[in-house]
Amino acid sequence: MNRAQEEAVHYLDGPCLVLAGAGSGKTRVITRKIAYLIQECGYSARHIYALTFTNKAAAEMAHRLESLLGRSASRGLTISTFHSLGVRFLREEAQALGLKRGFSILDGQDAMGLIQAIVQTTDRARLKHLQQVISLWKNAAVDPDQAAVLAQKSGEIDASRVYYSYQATLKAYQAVDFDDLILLPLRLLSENQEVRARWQSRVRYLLVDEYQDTNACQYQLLRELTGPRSMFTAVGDDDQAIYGWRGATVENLARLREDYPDLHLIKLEQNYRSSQTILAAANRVIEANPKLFDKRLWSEHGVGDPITVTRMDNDQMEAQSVAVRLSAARFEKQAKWQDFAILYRSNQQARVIEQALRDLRIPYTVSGGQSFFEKQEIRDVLAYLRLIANDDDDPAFIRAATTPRRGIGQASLHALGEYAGQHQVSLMQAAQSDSLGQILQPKQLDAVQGFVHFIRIFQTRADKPGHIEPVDKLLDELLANVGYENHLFDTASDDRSAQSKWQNVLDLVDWLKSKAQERDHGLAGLVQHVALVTMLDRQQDEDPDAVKLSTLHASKGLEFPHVYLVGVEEGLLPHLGREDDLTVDDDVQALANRIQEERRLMYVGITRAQRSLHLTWCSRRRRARQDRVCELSRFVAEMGLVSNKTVEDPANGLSPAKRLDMLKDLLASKKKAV
Ligand SMILES: Nc1ncnc2c1ncn2[C@@H]1O[C@H](COP(=O)(O)OP(=O)(O)OP(=O)(O)O)[C@@H](O)[C@H]1O
Ligand SMILES: [Mg+2]
Repeated sequence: MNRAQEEAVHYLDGPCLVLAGAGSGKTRVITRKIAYLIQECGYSARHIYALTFTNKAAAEMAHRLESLLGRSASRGLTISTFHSLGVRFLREEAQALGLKRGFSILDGQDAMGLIQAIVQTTDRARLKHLQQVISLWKNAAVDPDQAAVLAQKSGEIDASRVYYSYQATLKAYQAVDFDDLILLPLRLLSENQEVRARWQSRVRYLLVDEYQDTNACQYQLLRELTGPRSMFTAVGDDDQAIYGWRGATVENLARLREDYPDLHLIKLEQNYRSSQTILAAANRVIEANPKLFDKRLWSEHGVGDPITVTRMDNDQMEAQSVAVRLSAARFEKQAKWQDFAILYRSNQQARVIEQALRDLRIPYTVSGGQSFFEKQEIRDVLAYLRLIANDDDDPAFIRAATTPRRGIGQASLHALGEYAGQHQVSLMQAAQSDSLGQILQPKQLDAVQGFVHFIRIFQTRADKPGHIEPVDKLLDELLANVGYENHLFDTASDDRSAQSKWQNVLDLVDWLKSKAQERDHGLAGLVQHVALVTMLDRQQDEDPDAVKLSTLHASKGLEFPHVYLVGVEEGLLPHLGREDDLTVDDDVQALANRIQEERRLMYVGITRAQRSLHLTWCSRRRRARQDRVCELSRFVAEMGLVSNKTVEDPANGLSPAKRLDMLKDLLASKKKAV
């Protein structure tokens, strides 16, 4: 630890903010401070709460602390994301909030479906816009009534009405969305003196990593949890704020200073991660953004490898070339696969890269891709579990009742829905009504009652105490009784795709079982946990020696000896003009803000690299079903590289087959040379 880091670790006289650039040891300060609190200051682990940006980062930090402190001393520590902490809070305080403990957590897709049901439109852009507006309101702690007052333009008034129905529906479903995981705890803490006192005496010290990406609600939550004692340390870097589009606001940094006049500000200036060359390029890029806080960053590392910029003909070629170069570099540097990362701006770029890596049998893991949990088959199985945990979860009811088909069709659902609406009950309750015979045909009635009976059996079993064994057995029996495997083979286009879907389901079950054991929570807790595993946490498999493929967003906080940043083109990085993303409100200022956020993303990307950084771009790329001519990203010029030139990939212009031959020759010659 250097002096500034020591200071940050030891400072306990009040709130503390560590504001520093990438790779300066902020995350390390958090880990060390937790150890210091426990080992030297007599804090008990259960009074320390650390908040990280992803569940994966939390797991890593917990792991590191376990090796620093030993198992028993670190037991009871809370290291989690804001959202996971929110779930835990809601479970414990469910009663005070009028929620059942098995409440459902709706993900983005469910929430979108709900909005769609309210506004009755299939216009995706409109739905997305509504969802975004509602989410921004919720992140700013604005409730539907307040939104109605605030709304001025006709679009906003419309959205505030939808927001109102949306909240009412969530309540009826005994469900919460992601934003509620922060908003509801916040409400309860600020309104309920008893709850507040209890939590404030629990949270004796709070630490927050990646503070620059918290939103207004999360900031308020920090305030409520720490209370007047305000014992917390937040670390962050305003130049790495990349979630503005999700309502995160860098202003929280400025607010912290206003709200806590005694805030102790510490700056870290030494970078321990990157070579001089990489650091210099990163500093130059970020200089083009307006500065909120003055920061300098220097490194004792050597000059290191020069940064390369290579032009490729197209994205396929880019993928192949990067794959080959990366293998060659691994030989040359005697490195491991895990020393390499390929980073990109948008998820769609991953597919060709994966293909190229597979062709060369290079092991890789993907993070930040389409979530495993968004796959149809996974959502199907989870719908059953959700319904068993919470039978007011109507979206889960509809999905489970109709997958596989069991004679409950649109007509039955419609009748049930009408009954449920009239009597203000959930679909599951409607399905158990005595008067069902009057609204359904005998055959429909049989099907509905059979389904209800089926779910009830599992509900009774899941509710028994001593959960671990039951969850295990329950899952196997549930799948067998549902006949899900047969369903997949009956409905999939071919056996291979059915097989791969079934494998996904089996993976899910294994994963659920391991989680159930790890956390010792029953079905309800398990299902809630699943909902929290977000895109950013996903790891395709656990092979530790593998090349890491990641979006720039998901690469935050990580570091790799060698980084390939692909698709460094105008339009892609900076990412602009995704058609369905543009709203009428887009004006010059909004555009400028967007470029600045993209520049921070570029800064995040560059600063992941420790020893070498390679940028590639394509002169043509297929995007949005069109073959487009591309230009080199403005960010490359800003990096001010010594040889400010793009190198041509030698394989440019060749046919795909010749190209691959040539690249393979290149690889072979490197191997020979070593
Ligand atoms: N005092 C130190 N001595 C040696 N290595 C250090 C020191 N402080 C930090 N490091 C190392 O520097 C690297 C970057 O540290 P860390 O990840 O904590 O930085 P960070 O500020 O959190 O970066 P980011 O902004 O990207 O999240 C890590 O490998 C860490 O172990
Ligand atoms: Mg960090």
